[in-house]
Amino acid sequence: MPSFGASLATRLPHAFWVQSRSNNFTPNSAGNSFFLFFDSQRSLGLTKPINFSLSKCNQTRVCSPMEGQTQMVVTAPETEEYSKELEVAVRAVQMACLLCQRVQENLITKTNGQVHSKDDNSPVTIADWSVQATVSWVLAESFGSENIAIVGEEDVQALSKANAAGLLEAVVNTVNNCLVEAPRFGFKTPLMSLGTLDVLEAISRCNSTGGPVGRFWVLDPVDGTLGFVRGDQYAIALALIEDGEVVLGVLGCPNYPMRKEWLSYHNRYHRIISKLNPPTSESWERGCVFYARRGSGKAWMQPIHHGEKNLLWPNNARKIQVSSIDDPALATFCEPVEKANSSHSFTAGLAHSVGLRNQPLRVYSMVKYAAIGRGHAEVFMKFARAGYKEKIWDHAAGVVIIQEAGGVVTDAGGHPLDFSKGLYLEGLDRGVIACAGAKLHEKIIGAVDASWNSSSL
Ligand SMILES: Nc1ncnc2c1ncn2[C@@H]1O[C@H](COP(=O)(O)OS(=O)(=O)O)[C@@H](OP(=O)(O)O)[C@H]1O
Ligand SMILES: [Mg+2]
Ligand SMILES: [Mg+2]
Ligand SMILES: [Mg+2]
Repeated sequence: MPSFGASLATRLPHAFWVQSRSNNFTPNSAGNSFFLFFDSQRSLGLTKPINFSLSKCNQTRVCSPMEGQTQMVVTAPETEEYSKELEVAVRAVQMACLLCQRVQENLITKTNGQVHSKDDNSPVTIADWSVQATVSWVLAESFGSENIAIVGEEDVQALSKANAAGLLEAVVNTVNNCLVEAPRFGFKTPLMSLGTLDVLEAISRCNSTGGPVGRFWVLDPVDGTLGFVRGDQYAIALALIEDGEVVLGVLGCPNYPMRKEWLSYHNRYHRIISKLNPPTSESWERGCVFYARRGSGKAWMQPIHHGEKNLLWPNNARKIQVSSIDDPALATFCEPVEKANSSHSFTAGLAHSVGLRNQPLRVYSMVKYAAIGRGHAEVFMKFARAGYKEKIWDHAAGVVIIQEAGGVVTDAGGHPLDFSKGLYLEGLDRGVIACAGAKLHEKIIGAVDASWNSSSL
């Protein structure tokens, strides 16, 4: 009981429905109602009780406050915290995976004209906007648009240009084709097909700027867009942040291979897989959704599915765990494919100095985080060029998945990543280091300090 009480005290404002005791109160059927006794008088709007005792409420036991105590009835939720949010997020990401698979097939088999450049020259496709619109629409339908805030990577600037009518039409069609199948993923289909304005609104709704207070979703509709357009790895990343902490993370990885070795078929992956394994309805061949809820000590993977009933959340999910390898000589590290996104020479020096002998596993997107959580690699390092600010949507979902799978994620100074400062990981010390275990992590952090000053970063 004390541990429940202790965690209750900090979680009370969000997780529990609190009411003053009324005469006709009856405990709920799950029996998870509690009397909370405070040592001193506090108002109903109390936030963090300091001293209290807790006793379980049931039909046979009558609890009374002692002198000087205030009594309240607390009804614990019948299900775990964030369970509805997690369920909706996993289903939404499953649906987005299907959308992306179709667009990627199309991209690879058809000729160019479907990849666009943003102002910073980074690529964006129909899939990026369509996933953002679809996930945003589904979250709004599930929780009410007035109750949600979303930080999303994409905006509508390029789609709103006079010469972008064709592009916008393609996005609207892609979104509607996906939402037609919403019931298979446990969502309602819109009463009418979404129009241009609905889609633009859904994309624009993801304009929250995050911050330290309250709850917001973080969405990277296609992470690793470069991998996506090259027929390679990419991820759909959705996380929920509350009061600056990532409380749940979902990573859809439609090309995640069943066999670890295939993670390294960089660029040729799609061709190899389609030759070796013509697509079948048995979805373990490739594609998983990874997810975790903070503090649960568990992380999961579920095969990508197309809405088959027996595979709906949480069916068919398997627990994942980080690798137990702690000897650098046996460990594999992964990093971004593009040198422009992370210094390959610096990580090569680090790897050498800690005794990592295996070739780096260069993989696009947050699939790298998934690979650590899944136990397919032991270390992930990213050292962007000086001045580049890491965005929260490139990390949030991955961090909680690795942590709950038993791993460690920090910046190069050993500090946790700070998701409370807006769109960027402000104050990030040099780079991101994720490891399967504390021993590897310690070695790498130490090696960064030893080689940083002589590096050109
Ligand atoms: N210059 C620079 N440095 C560091 N990071 C950058 C940089 N430019 C972009 N980005 C962000 O990196 C995201 C892709 O990261 P990856 O690890 O997938 O990189 S790579 O494609 O494998 O090289 C990529 O995410 P997506 O845009 O969602 O693909 C960007 O947010
Ligand atoms: Mg991008
Ligand atoms: Mg990204
Ligand atoms: Mg992206």
